[in-house]
Amino acid sequence: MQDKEYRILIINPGSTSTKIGIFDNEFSVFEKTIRHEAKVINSFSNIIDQYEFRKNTILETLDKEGINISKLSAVCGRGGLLRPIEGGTYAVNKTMLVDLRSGFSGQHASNLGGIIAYEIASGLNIPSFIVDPVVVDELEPIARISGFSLIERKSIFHALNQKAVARRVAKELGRKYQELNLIVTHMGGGITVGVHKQGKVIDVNNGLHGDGPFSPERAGTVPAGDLIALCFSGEHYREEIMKRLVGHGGLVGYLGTNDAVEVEKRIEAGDEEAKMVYDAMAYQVAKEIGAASAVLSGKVDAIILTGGLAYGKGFVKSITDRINWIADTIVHPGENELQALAEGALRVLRGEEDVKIYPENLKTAKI
Ligand SMILES: Nc1ncnc2c1ncn2[C@@H]1O[C@H](COP(=O)(O)OP(=O)(O)OP(=O)(O)O)[C@@H](O)[C@H]1O
Ligand SMILES: CCCC(=O)O
Repeated sequence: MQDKEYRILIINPGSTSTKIGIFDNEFSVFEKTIRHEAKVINSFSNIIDQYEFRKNTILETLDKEGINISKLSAVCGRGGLLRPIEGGTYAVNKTMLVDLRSGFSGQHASNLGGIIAYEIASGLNIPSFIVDPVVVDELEPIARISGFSLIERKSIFHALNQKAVARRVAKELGRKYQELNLIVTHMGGGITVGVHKQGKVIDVNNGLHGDGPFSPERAGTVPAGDLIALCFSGEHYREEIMKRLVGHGGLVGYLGTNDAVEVEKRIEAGDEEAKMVYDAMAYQVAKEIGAASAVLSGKVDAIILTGGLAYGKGFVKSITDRINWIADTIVHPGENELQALAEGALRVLRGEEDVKIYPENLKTAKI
């Protein structure tokens, strides 16, 4: 018998663009990256104020493409900085909307994903979902202990792409994601290294606000004492230091660019500083993977490298040369978040997985 056909609108808001897709079951029939001019985006005082503008832009784009939204079965958005929750597909509900609108755990463009999905879907009387938001939290209790009793380690990472690639690799290996021990390394503007133990991410660096390897735009772990001295030197504003850690950290801080392709060109042209910094980024990634393998007591089925930086052959080699003694490395460059969102929505529409409800008994720690 023919499977029921679901048509799903996917919405993935990023800092400078909104990616949208229309999927008929798992097949993409339309995808578009709508770029937003910096001066337009910067004219809003905060991310949530962009809601009306981004929603209208999406609807106008679909209209221009001749896509009739009344035929949709569901709308699925990339979820935002909610309270910590376990991985899965969540129905957008009132509690979630309140947290997304208030930016409970901080401001992030993906906060708009759930809100816009809900608004479009409720007008059509169809369900709206988010899948594996960046706050997916499956950490084991031991991983939460930072060593400083006032600060708990948090799980903020590329959960959507990490889980999607991990599931894809499990399929390729003919195994179930829930049976495998994987180290998944997403290397994009931020870098996160997740320890996936039998389907749960039991440890991962907080890729947004501060630990792990440095990345094209983020500083990662920095020496705490020196950072505190800098903060209290009276020479810097809080926002300025934060910007130097996230946004202007990593490659941007050292080399003035977040573009690894440009860094590779500089290296080819003999730029020794660029070579040292790029090597240091690979070194820190390898070191984090080594730490992740210790979490799994060395029982690692595979190491996965994904995200934009995984296109860099030299960069990947520089990592694998240091970690190839741990397990086989599988490289899946780039990310496929629209597809991952569509698959998450489909799993619940088809009843293969229960839809999760944004929990009532929420943990309330602020980031
Ligand atoms: N062919 C390539 N070779 C080397 N690096 C590349 C290549 N293509 C893209 N990159 C680099 O990948 C990085 C961006 O990765 P990606 O697009 O996954 O990040 P993002 O989506 O902006 O951020 P994030 O993944 O953290 O959400 C940039 O530094 C970019 O220069
Ligand atoms: C680490 C969370 C996802 C992002 O890079 O914004």
